[in-house]
Amino acid sequence: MAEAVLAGALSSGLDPADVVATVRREDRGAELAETYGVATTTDNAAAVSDARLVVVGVKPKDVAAVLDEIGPALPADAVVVSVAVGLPLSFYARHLPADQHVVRTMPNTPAQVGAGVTAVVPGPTTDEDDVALVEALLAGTGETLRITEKEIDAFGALAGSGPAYVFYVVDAMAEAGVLMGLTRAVARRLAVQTVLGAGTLLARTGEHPVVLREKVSSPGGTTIQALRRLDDAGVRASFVAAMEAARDRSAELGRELG
Ligand SMILES: NC(=O)C1=CN([C@@H]2O[C@H](COP(=O)(O)OP(=O)(O)OC[C@H]3O[C@@H](n4cnc5c(N)ncnc54)[C@H](O)[C@@H]3O)[C@@H](O)[C@H]2O)C=CC1
Ligand SMILES: O=C(O)[C@@H]1CCC=N1
Repeated sequence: MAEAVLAGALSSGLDPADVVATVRREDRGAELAETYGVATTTDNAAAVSDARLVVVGVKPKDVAAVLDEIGPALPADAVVVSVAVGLPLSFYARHLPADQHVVRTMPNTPAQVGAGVTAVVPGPTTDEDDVALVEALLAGTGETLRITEKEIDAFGALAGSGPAYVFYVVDAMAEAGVLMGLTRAVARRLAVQTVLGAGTLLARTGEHPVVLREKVSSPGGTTIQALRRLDDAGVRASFVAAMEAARDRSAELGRELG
C-alpha cells in the first residue's frame, strides 16, 4: 500500500529527491531506488530525522515497534501519517512523543494510478496546515475525503478493501466467459473493460446505479434473467455481510493491538 501511495504522489509532482523510503532488505531498497529514483535506507530512525511527513506503511501488528523506533528521532514538527487499518489515533499517541501530530488515513490501492480514494482523519492536536500538507501529498493518489474516526472502519470496509471485491467480480466474470467458450485473454479483457466502462459511466453521468442498471435491463430481455440469478444466490446480501465482516475485523484489530 505504501508503494502505491508513493507511486501516485510521485506521478503528480512529488520530487523523488524529497523522499526517503525505508525497507527491511537492501535488495528491496535497490528495487525502489531503481523504479522511483528515491533514496532508501534500512534505518527508520535516520530516515525520519529531518522529515516533515512520515508515512508509516507497515502492517498493523508492526506499527508499535516502528513508532517506538522512530519516536525519539522525530522532529517536533513532523506529521506522522497512519495508513494502518484498525489502529486508532489514541494508539499513536501512546507510542509517540507527547503532542506529536498524527493524521490517520485509509487509502486504497488504485492510489498507484492516481485513481484512489483516501479517508483523512485529523488527530486531536493536529493543525490545519499539517492536514493540508497530508492532503496535498495524497492529491496525486486520487480523491481525499475528511471523515470522523468513528466512520473509518466502514470506510475501510467499503473503499479500503473495495478494490479486492471488484477484482473478485472481474475474475468471476472472466471465468464465466471462459466457461462459455471465450479465450482467457478475450474474457479477461472484456471483464476489465466492462468494469472500467461501467465505473466511468457512473462517475461521469452522476446517475444513480439503479437507474443505470435499469437502462441495461430490457423488459423480458437477457440482463434481467442474469440479475435474478444473482438475487436468488443472495449476492446483494452477501456484499452487506462481507463488508460488515471487514468493518468488524477492523474494530477487532484495534482492540487486539491497541
Ligand atoms: N493493502 C491495502 O489495500 C491496504 C493496506 N492498508 C494498510 O497498509 C499497511 C500495509 O499493508 P500492506 O501494504 O497490505 O502490507 P505489506 O506487508 O505488503 O507491506 C508492508 C511493508 O512493510 C515492510 N516493513 C515491515 N516492517 C518494517 C520495518 N520495521 N521497517 C521498514 N519496513 C518494514 C514490509 O517489508 C512490507 O514491504 C497496513 O497497515 C494496512 O492496514 C490500508 C489500506 C489498504
Ligand atoms: O486487508 C487489509 O487488512 C487491508 C486494509 C484495507 C485493505 N486492505
